[in-house]
Amino acid sequence: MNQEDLYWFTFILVMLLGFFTHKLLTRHRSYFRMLRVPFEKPHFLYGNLDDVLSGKLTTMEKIEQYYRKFASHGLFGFFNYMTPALYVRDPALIRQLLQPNMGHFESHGYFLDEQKDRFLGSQLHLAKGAENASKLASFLSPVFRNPKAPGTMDKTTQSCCKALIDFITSRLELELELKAIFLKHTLNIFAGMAFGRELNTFEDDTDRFCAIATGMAYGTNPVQVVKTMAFYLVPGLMRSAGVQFTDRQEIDYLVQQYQQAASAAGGHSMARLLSRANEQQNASHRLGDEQLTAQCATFFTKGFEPTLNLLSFAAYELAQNEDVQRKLYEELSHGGITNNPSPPYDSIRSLPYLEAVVLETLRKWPPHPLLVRECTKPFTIPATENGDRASIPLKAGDKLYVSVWALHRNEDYYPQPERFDPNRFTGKDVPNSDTFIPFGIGRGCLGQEFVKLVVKITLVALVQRFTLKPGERTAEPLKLIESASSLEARDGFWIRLEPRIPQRDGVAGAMGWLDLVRVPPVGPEEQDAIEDRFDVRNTVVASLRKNSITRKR
Ligand code: HEM
Repeated sequence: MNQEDLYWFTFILVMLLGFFTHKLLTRHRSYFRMLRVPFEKPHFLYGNLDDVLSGKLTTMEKIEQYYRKFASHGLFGFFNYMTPALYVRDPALIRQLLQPNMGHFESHGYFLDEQKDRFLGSQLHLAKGAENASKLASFLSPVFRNPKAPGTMDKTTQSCCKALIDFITSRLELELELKAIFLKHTLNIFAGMAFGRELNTFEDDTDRFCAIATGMAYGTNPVQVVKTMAFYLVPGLMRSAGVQFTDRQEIDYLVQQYQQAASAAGGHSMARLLSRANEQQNASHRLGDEQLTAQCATFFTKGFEPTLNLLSFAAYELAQNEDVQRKLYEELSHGGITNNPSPPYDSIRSLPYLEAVVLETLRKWPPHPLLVRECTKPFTIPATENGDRASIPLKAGDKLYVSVWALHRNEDYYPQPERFDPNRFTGKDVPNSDTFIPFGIGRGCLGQEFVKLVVKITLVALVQRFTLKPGERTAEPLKLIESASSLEARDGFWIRLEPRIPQRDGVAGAMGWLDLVRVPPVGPEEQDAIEDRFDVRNTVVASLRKNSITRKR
């Protein structure tokens, strides 16, 4: 080959290499064009994530922009780096796809297989096979959704609230970051509800159970982090090597905890409820102790963080919205709840304004802002009648995404979506179940009754004793930071809690808590009476502080 031939050969080789590399890097770009789904031209490497990578928006906020941009379409395409993601934006289409056709979308898109990872793979939200998921769901649903189940865990939640209140009253002089405090509180409650453990992490968080449970909730264990990466990069290899996510010794420890709770006579834990339900199953369908333990562990892997977030956002909104807090306190006073230091759950469960506060928090700050559904059986999304969109054939493994965040902040359904207004959920025009989906759609969340129990009892315990107020460090408005699956407040949830003033005359009972700060002064006599009561308030605060000093020592 002479020099000129060599030159041409090299030139053609470089051109061909360039051509195929370009094709490889841009082949995803034609994906939505072929489906005739609207999308915005992506950058060839970082897709549609420009504002996210520059730190201007979180992915959730970027998707919300697209929900507005493609307002007249049922679906749109988004490029997550080089991966195309199909978002369903029309509420009616979301319901049509995910409810009657739920059997085609059984999986949440995880890569676990219970044959290879028996512990995590047998948790409902992680179960890969559609058949396993439906079998498990039909065993779990009656236990988790039994309306009486939360009531049996009332006492556990109440005693954890006592520990929370003790902790807060020992720090009244400080502005508090509530998420850090709620983290301990939620851990205490979930340990009790799931495994019957009586933890007080405010006093001691060195128990082995705490480390395992928070590791499960956050996946912070470094070995797990490496395993997760390996599962993403080489899933086939990891599966065929039989690598388990959870450490064997940790599983054995949890199984022991499960067995103790399940056999505790008179115990009120999920372990006990599940073990009883399992005994009533046909022998061939019974689950083993390890599988039952995995269901209790679901409280941590699936419920811990969203519940913690819901509590934190609810407390933040109450502090920011004095009128809402006042109305809630009035509801509690009228129902006689403020007289009882530990009102039973049945007495607060159906309070309409308390319910509305919880629902409005779920709307504005949905703890699960994104739903992911993986197609488990081929399915064709029908074409639009006006021919705008052709039918879209989905094969097993394809995913659909729904932004709960964007739906809940759509002005067409929620005027002034930034406003925290529980009245949206009172009266006749409450949002319909197509546009309000904090707990998902189709089979939906199994833990919603437990979430409401925890959040309602905790909010009542706080509001009946304290006035929640913004402090110097409270962020307004709240800024979020990028997080893989949930909502993270960049500057935390700083709040001041001022004790409400106990009533002296005993009219409202021994435990009457009255917010005297808001009693309007009318005449000199009343003024004297009020000042007198302020003295009482100061005495209470002083005594609480004294206690805190004693406790610190
Ligand atoms: C504020 C707290 C919570 C929120 C907002 C929430 C929300 C959700 C959502 C959106 C889904 C997905 C449903 C779908 O894809 O359609 C889900 C599934 C699930 N949640 Fe929750 N959840 C919460 C707490 C809990 C708790 C405490 C548990 C405890 C048992 C739990 C158990 C589950 C389970 C087992 C699933 C999977 C259901 C299935 O695959 O059929 N969740 N949750």
